[in-house]
Amino acid sequence: MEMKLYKVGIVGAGGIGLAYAAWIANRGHAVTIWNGRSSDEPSLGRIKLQATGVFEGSVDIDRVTNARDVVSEADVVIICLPVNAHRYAIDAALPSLKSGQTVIVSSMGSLSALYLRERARDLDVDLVVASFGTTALTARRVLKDKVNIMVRRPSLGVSCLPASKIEDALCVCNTLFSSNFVVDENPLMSTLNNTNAVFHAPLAILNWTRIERKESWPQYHYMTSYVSKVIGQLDAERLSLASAFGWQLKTLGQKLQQSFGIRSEGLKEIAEELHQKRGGPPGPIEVDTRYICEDVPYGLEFTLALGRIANVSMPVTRSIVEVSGLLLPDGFSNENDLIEGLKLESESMEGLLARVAVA
Ligand SMILES: NC(=O)C1=CN([C@@H]2O[C@H](COP(=O)(O)OP(=O)(O)OC[C@H]3O[C@@H](n4cnc5c(N)ncnc54)[C@H](OP(=O)(O)O)[C@@H]3O)[C@@H](O)[C@H]2O)C=CC1
Ligand SMILES: CC(C)(CO)C(=O)C(=O)O
Repeated sequence: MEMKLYKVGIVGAGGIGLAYAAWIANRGHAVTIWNGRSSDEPSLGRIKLQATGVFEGSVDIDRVTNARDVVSEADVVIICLPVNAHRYAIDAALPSLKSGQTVIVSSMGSLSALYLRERARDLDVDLVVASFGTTALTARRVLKDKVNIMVRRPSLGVSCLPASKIEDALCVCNTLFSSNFVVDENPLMSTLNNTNAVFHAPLAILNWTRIERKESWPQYHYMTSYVSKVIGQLDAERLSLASAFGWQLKTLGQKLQQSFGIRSEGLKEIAEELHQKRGGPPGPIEVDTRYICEDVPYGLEFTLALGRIANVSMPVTRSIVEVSGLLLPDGFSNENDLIEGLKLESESMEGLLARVAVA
């Protein structure tokens, strides 16, 4: 049987946006990409995108400069932005989205998928919104038209809004990525399965002077024994929050083992094996790194908001949020515009579970 070919609009042109563009275009789909920041500049037209690493080759994709041009002709839209940019891009795309389109959010945090689905419903637009708690590939942008794809994850979780459309969502995801997708019950579970914040925020804070001095530091080598101890405590709070919602989720260690084929047990040992096997990726060297500007407000601050709803105390998470607040560069805040957008301040546990369980 012939594979269905889609028109795919990718929002975000960093490591993940470019990696997905290369991967998907190489499978024969037509790809248009927008970096998620609106501009009055005309479209940049067709470019050759070069990929190295897990997939080596060059593909043709179209670069556009606004939300309308990436979304309006697409069968499938994939959001590949840091979560701090999700609300802006979603609001910009909403007037151009149409019923029947599938939107994949990768990776999804702070329930941005629920925000998208609910705002679209307000406009009578019926979307299928699939959420990954992580990414199908890991990657770093080298240049605007060059990406290094580091790893293809063998397996990852996906949830769907509405839940009844999960088979359709799986069909689209398999056609684009052919990964092994495991179904998450709903996007709240996908949000809690996103472990980036519990691992990135302490790693960045506890290596902050390396970041400020722009040192070259392979991140897993600097996930030392004491840093791993803090990360483990933060992860334990994520897991107890998830269990208050009724889920026994995988630990960060289990997820790293699964994604990167690691055999060691214990976070420090896992980091050591990752460093030996991969040497990288390098830790961030910009003070506006997404390891803080994304992961603290949209990862940790969001789990504190969920902790209030579920009545779970999260002292380690709170401490890390407070220290990060002292470090955040000018122009960034640890306010999360999705907490307000989703009206979570006045939400109850039953109310939230009903919203994410919509069939
Ligand atoms: N890279 C990886 O291996 C992994 C990434 N993820 C997650 O995937 C998502 C995308 O990551 P990645 O592609 O690596 O990120 P990058 O930092 O490489 O790229 C971010 C992209 O978003 C655009 N953007 C638009 N608005 C903003 C804004 N306000 N702040 C920052 N960037 C903005 C950038 O625009 P411009 O082109 O103008 O810079 C760029 O195109 C993130 O949520 C990340 O946590 C998760 C697991 C692995
Ligand atoms: C690739 C990896 C695992 C590095 O921390 C990641 O999650 C990211 O870049 O967001």
